[in-house]
Amino acid sequence: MILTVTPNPALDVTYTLGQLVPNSVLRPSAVHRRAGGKGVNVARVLHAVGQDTVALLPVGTGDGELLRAELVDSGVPHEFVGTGGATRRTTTLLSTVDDTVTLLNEPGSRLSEMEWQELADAVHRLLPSASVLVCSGSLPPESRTDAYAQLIRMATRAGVPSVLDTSGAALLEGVAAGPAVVKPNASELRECTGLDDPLAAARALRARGADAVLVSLGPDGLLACTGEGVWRARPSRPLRGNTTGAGDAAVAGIALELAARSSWPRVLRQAVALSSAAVLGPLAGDVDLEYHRRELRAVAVEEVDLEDGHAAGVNR
Ligand SMILES: O=P(O)(O)OC[C@@]1(O)O[C@H](CO)[C@@H](O)[C@@H]1O
Repeated sequence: MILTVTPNPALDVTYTLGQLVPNSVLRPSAVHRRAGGKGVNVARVLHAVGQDTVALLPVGTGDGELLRAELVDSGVPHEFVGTGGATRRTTTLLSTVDDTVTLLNEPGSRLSEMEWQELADAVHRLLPSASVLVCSGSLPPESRTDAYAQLIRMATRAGVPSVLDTSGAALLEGVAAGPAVVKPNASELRECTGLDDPLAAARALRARGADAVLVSLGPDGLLACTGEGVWRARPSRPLRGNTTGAGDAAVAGIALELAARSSWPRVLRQAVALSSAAVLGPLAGDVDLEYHRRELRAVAVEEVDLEDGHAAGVNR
């Protein structure tokens, strides 16, 4: 089972609009509400591809009630930790005219010491049945920035590799705990290392403790900096759609292949194929399974020879 932890989940509300015009009244043509937060999306994708998973998340009042009901209905295996604060809402504005995606992410409610402890206890209890731990998303306000680091260390002690997808101080402290993989996007990587070049920045994060750094480069795919080499993976073609949750689908692919102890080219191929299939899914956490099946064979992976900058196609 792959365990995902989402300390700051959200009710994800997606509005489909025409043109996004400031200073105007916008009337969406469709509204969808579902349980969200990065780790919840990861579990949704894993469940869709038939992988055993458990989404672990604290849920509170307010929008938390809708989140609970939707997640139960979805059939995605989950475990809730009840909290006193209100669960936040994240809003996606999806323009069908120019395919822009605008996100409005509320900060969420702080977790008390006791609530953090309950979450950590649940991770501890579930780890013996887990093959991979995924720690995803922002932390609630006023959290200790080493919150993910503590969970990663707990997983390492249990012999379970971790994947970390977060930003800022939580990312830097998490990296120091030695996760198997961190998956920042290019701007998160730039923000936490101060380096513009993704490869130099990925190497800097490896030097801080991560075993491997997989950088998501949006429509350009993924760059992997690992102890065994450096790889680039590109989707077979550009896609139009909803990019919200594409990074989470990439994390699902990474966790899936980490659990199977696959080679890095296979990890990258899976991550890019799921991420592309997520762009074609209408909502964050959805994947177009038929496209995923075809794209898995079509993703281009090349190893980057750091000596002479030569990139060679590989088929492992
Ligand atoms: O505010 P965070 O925790 O960084 O991100 C939350 C979020 O925007 O990420 C997902 C897309 O990756 C959305 O479903 C979700 O609401």
